[in-house]
Amino acid sequence: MDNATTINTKPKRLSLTLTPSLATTCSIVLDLSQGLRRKKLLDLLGDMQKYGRTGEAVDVGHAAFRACINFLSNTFVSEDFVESVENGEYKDIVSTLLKLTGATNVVDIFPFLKVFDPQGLQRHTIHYLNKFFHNLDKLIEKRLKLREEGHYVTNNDMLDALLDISHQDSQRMDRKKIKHFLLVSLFVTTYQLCMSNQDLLVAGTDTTAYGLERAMTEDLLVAGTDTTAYGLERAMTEVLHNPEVMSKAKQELEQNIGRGNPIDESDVAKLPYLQAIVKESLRLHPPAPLLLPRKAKVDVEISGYRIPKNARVLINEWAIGRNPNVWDNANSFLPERLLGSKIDVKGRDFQLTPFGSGRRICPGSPLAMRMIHVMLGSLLNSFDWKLQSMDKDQPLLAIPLPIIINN
Ligand code: HEM
Repeated sequence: MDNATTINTKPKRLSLTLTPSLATTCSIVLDLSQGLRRKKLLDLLGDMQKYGRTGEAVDVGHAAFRACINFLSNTFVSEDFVESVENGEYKDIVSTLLKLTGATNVVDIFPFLKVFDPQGLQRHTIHYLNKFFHNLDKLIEKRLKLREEGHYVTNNDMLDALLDISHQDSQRMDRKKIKHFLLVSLFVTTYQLCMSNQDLLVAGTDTTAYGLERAMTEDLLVAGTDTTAYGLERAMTEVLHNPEVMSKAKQELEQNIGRGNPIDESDVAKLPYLQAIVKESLRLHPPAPLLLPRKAKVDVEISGYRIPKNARVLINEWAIGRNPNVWDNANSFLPERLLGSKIDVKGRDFQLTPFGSGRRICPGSPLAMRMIHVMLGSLLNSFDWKLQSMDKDQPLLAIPLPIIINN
């Protein structure tokens, strides 16, 4: 411990940024697939209109979750996954895999038993992973067949992008890599339908570790659908409970987009107040409150605390976001504090890192931010909302009332 590395925690901003070309490439790829997400946004607004007509309250979190699955599954493979997740075999595969990865495994305590696999966890996991891969194979086959037809028009989804890379360099992107890529991407979109938050915590804290399964569980913990849906639901809850914020947001939307119109991903840049709402909500309600666990590679000293090699380190993002030494009125929802501020959620400002920071920063954050802004902005701009209950800690139930447009 005497040779512990000392880390200077003074700088608040990392100077490291994405190279423009990588950031630009990312943004172009997302731009190409935005039409797929737009269709899903219109479906979401159509569903809300039905509720509005009957005066029935919507469980906003659930609606957001279904929308996020379809946003993501369309971005990846141009298919709606809600139906197959809620009724079909896919749900069975995903839920079984999640239970298996979350189960307590005696092998973690007695590693010498690994070869015997006493609870059959490894056997079962491999069986279900194979089932999942089989389904992906069918999906890829179907797409390849379509692509062989002379008049195929690209879907601009992730599967097409991966097949294009594979076409140019089949070693760099072979079928196996494509399937693993889609496994993580698709799997993360569905886990919440199959497990309660309680189960997810168990999955995260237990130590069922078999290479791939471990990696998947860690990805699953914070990735994909639930995080984005939770981010949206909390932001909606805050806005609905703060009429002044609601009115400013609606005013900004009306001036820039026109009352009643859904917003496009390209509109977000024109909506600084909406952006401030989203950041402020992520500060108070980070969907991954402890980020992902880290492990110290060497003995290290940070701010006078000694962290021994191999110690597991958790970062309490929730507490950082509410630290009164960093934020005035830390527990209040005040989007104005971030309006015009340079503080962003890209991992460079350590007082606000809901997507983490550094090498393992959330790779889905650009997509997640697009989805949250577009859904939140469109829901606020298309309806007037009536709260069903004043309890902020309960799931958000609210009635979307049709708005009156004066020409
Ligand atoms: C509001 C939405 C989201 C939030 C708040 C969020 C947050 C996070 C956080 C905190 C991490 C760990 C980073 C770290 O510890 O430094 C993470 C990792 C990850 N996220 Fe997200 N995420 C969101 C949406 C998404 C989406 C939409 C996807 C996929 C499309 C995604 C895919 C992943 C993956 C694959 C990892 C693991 C990365 C790695 O271990 O290298 N996330 N996310």
